[in-house]
Amino acid sequence: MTYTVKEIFYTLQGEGAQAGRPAVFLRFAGCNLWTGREDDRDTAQCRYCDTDFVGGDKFADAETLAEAVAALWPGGGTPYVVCTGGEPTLQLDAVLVDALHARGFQVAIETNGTRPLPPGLDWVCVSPKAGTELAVVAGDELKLVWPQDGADPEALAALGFRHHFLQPMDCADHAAATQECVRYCLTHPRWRLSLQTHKLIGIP
Ligand SMILES: C[S@@+](CC[C@H](N)C(=O)[O-])C[C@H]1O[C@@H](n2cnc3c(N)ncnc32)[C@H](O)[C@@H]1O
Ligand SMILES: Nc1nc2[nH]cc(C(=O)O)c2c(=O)[nH]1
Ligand code: SF4
Ligand SMILES: [Mg+2]
Repeated sequence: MTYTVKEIFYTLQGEGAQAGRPAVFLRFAGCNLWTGREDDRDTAQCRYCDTDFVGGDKFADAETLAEAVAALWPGGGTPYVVCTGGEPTLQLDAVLVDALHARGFQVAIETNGTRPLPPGLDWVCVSPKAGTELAVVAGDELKLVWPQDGADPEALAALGFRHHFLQPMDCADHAAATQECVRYCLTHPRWRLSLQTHKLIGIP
């Protein structure tokens, strides 16, 4: 199948339990919770997105796309690719996961959790959005952007995730959001703080 990809870049994973790990980011175009148009933001199901996922380039098949990902790995270590977007579950399929595995990659996903996952993923990060229904109720990490009206951290903590992170919402009052996360983690110590470290140090 054809894949529409916004961008592919090599950087450090900035967030969650794998923060600091070198990774190729494969950012798919499109999302099921927002068009990506600023005009639609206030009526979208997800309204706080920090990412441009509109447009991008087409890749004719999984082999071509996996080659483009592999070309960015410098050699050594365990190759790691983070599939994100936009919402990667709209496009990422078993054929592409297999093509990435065939090139030695561990395959991670960043997803809003509203759609089923392809088989074979090595790391699953779900970031739930208030008001949506989760199709993915277990995985490696749950990363809740906080504070988020309508989201219930304790209900989410009862699901089958190994790690639980609160990530301050990047918004007009980022400092207040960060303090809210700190306060919540201190009073509910199952949760840990995830900072978007790439933004702090100015890398992609
Ligand atoms: C851009 S999303 C793409 C993947 C997927 N659609 C999702 O929402 O998980 C990547 C990560 O950034 C987080 N994120 C998006 N906007 C954010 C914001 N304004 N502040 C903090 N984290 C944000 C998401 O919750 C998700 O964990
Ligand atoms: N460095 C870096 N780490 C990230 N972790 C999740 C990201 C995403 O946009 O999905 C992201 C990103 O955009 N950059
Ligand atoms: S679900 Fe993810 S990609 Fe879609 S609008 Fe929300 S944060 Fe952005
Ligand atoms: Mg990002």
